[in-house]
Amino acid sequence: MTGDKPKAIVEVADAKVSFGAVKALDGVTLAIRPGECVGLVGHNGAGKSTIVSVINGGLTPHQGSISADGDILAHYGINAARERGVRCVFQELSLCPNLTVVENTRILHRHLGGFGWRKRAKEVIERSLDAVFPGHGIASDRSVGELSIAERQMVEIGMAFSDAGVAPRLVILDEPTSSLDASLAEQMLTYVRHFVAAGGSVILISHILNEILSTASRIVVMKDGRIVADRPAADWTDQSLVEAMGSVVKGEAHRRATRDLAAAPVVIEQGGRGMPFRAKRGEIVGLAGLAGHGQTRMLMKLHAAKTSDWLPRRDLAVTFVAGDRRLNGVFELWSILKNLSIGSLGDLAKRGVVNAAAEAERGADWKRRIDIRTQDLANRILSLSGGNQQKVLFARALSTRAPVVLMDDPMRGVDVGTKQEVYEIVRQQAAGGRTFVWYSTEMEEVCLCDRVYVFREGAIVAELAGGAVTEENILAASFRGAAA
Ligand SMILES: Nc1ncnc2c1ncn2[C@@H]1O[C@H](COP(=O)(O)OP(=O)(O)OP(=O)(O)O)[C@@H](O)[C@H]1O
Repeated sequence: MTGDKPKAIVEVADAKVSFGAVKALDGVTLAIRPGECVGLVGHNGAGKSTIVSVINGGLTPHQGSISADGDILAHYGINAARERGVRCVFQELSLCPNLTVVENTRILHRHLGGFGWRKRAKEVIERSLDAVFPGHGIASDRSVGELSIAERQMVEIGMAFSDAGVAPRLVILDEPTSSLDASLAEQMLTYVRHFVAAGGSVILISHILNEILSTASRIVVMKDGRIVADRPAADWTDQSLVEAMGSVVKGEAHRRATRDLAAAPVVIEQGGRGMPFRAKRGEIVGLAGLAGHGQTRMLMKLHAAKTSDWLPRRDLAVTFVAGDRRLNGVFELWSILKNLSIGSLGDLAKRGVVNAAAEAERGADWKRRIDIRTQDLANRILSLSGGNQQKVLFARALSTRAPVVLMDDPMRGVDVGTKQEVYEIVRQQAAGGRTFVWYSTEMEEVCLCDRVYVFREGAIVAELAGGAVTEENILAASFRGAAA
């Protein structure tokens, strides 16, 4: 401990963790002190989730030491961490879906048992949700499985900041806003700033660099299992962060040049409440609005309308990138390659037998194009970091020949460098005549679309095209139900 700095809540020294030949942590030293928000950034697979698992007590490093409040600990695990007020919101949501929000709260807070626990648990979680997400509208007696992915993420965050005897001191948020729209994300970040100003500590992991720059007091950059930079937030800019992460800074203007699609045929349409939905050949159509206002439902309707034939088609009419990767995306017991090729077996098989060489070649091609970080595509999909799993789901959809690609907030957890690559692939494929219907909770992505439908309470309430696709217009329509 140096000088008059307060003692670290948790300090990890020279931690090393390997998974087989992969060095997930290669000698990481990190101390988190009271009253600071540490922003943790790095490419997909850099080791961010691994270091927070060590701090959270979920993973014991193969080498290195852990101290808490100044004492080196011989034994440190999840229970010891919890007793010290260390909490973690994981990237993959971890609540029990068949239990209610109140029952999940009871599981988290062991001390809440005994007569009248339901009432106490309800008070605990409602107090916290009201503080972090004022006006959230989530009834605590609902089953978690019935909640949207955004609501589940809100409950996880509310849970982490809740106090049922042991107050939270260090809250680790691993991509907490990946399913939240901009206004919910801002509510959470505002709460984080208050929490830190009152002496609490937060580790914030996000690939949305603005969130890190606006909220963190210190920013730590990881690359290939090591910390490569650790400086006060004020010393960083968007550009210097991207460079430190090892990505190439691309110029502005990701927006596509306006193209005349007037003569292009409509390839997919759907009626419903509000305006009808329509998308043309080669068009990138965005679905915007506050999270959970009917965008995913629209994607499912579009998918059902194009796949309801009695006989399976050889040529897919539509493909889908699922939003909730653990629930609808990955086949957990399969390899990375099988997860990727399952979408295009028709193209890879001859007389019902898959051509293994063609399959391997396709896998290698996508591994290179979007930098899927693995030593072997035969490894299980769950050996990949969250962002790399997401890349596989992308490759699965984009490598098909389906003329329409439906995407349910597909960039969750994907790093800045890869996002630029994917934007470029989407642009090229759209120019070649492919149609994209893209729901995104990130404004930057919505603004890449040719045309955008804004959703509110299950209905399309506004349509914006070309230069009118701006953050201002989308927000105005999301809140008031009409374009500005
Ligand atoms: N259970 C596991 N088995 C094998 N390898 C693993 C396992 N968990 C993590 N790894 C590997 O360790 C490395 C670090 O992964 P980690 O999840 O910490 O990355 P990350 O920085 O959090 O990435 P992301 O931004 O995608 O979440 C990756 O190469 C990953 O493939």
